[in-house]
Amino acid sequence: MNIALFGYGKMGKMIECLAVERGHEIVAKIDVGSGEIDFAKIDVAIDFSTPDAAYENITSCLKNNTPIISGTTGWLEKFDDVVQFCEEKNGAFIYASNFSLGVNIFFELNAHLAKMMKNLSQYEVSLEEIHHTQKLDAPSGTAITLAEGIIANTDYQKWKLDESGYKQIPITSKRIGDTPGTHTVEYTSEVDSIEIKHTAQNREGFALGAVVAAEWILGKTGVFTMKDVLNLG
Ligand SMILES: NC(=O)C1=CN([C@@H]2O[C@H](COP(=O)(O)OP(=O)(O)OC[C@H]3O[C@@H](n4cnc5c(N)ncnc54)[C@H](O)[C@@H]3O)[C@@H](O)[C@H]2O)C=CC1
Ligand SMILES: O=C(O)C1=N[C@H](C(=O)O)C[C@H](O)C1
Repeated sequence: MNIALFGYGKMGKMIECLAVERGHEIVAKIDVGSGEIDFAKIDVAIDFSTPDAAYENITSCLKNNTPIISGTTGWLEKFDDVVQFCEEKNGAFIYASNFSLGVNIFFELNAHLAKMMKNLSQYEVSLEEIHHTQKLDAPSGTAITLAEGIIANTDYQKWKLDESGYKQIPITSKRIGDTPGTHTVEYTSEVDSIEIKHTAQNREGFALGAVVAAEWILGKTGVFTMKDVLNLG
């Protein structure tokens, strides 16, 4: 499969290694200042760029009938526009705030735990995410997906960075060294606490998930999630 990388930073480079190991060819590495893109030779594009660049990258792929996998976080205010555009173009698109198998299992656990906690008003939930100091967005996309999973299954109505409130999930973001990504969901009462936690040891799981998603989407049209790709739940 011929893959184009939009964003050739930490993730782009890791994806290149894994994609080549799996027998794919990287036919374009598009980063700041890259020239014209020859879409004719691209089977699938993978975007791990920046919050400012993702929308343009994704829509340019869809305009050129190129299936696009995006893991870039921090641009979700335009997500619904992308979905509509993909449908208009009969294109193929997957966004995931986190492509790793482990985090996608963690999302399922989070939803299941939230359902059990729904009527236990003595517990209050909070989220914490820790990432490397180069990360541009906060809270992380994964923390937002976790908060949305709790909101969908409880009476909580919204999340907020660093702030508790009525029916509101507080998210704490920490930036420490080169931390690849650690997410904790905690329910606390006066007598105890329940905690679930996912720790990425490196970026390989994210990269592998993105390549698996690229392999999966080939020949399909529509807007999909990692739940579709991994056949979870
Ligand atoms: N969904 C997931 O599983 C994961 C998502 N991410 C997200 O992916 C994104 C990238 O992460 P990293 O590779 O760690 O960041 P990075 O900063 O190492 O790389 C981003 C690259 O995008 C480039 N870029 C900037 N503007 C561009 C444009 N217009 N077109 C193409 N490239 C452009 C930058 O020059 C840089 O090389 C972030 O939003 C991060 O949160 C990161 C890891 C996993
Ligand atoms: O920027 C990162 O590095 C990561 N970003 C994603 C997020 O915002 O959740 C996924 C992962 O945690 C690494």
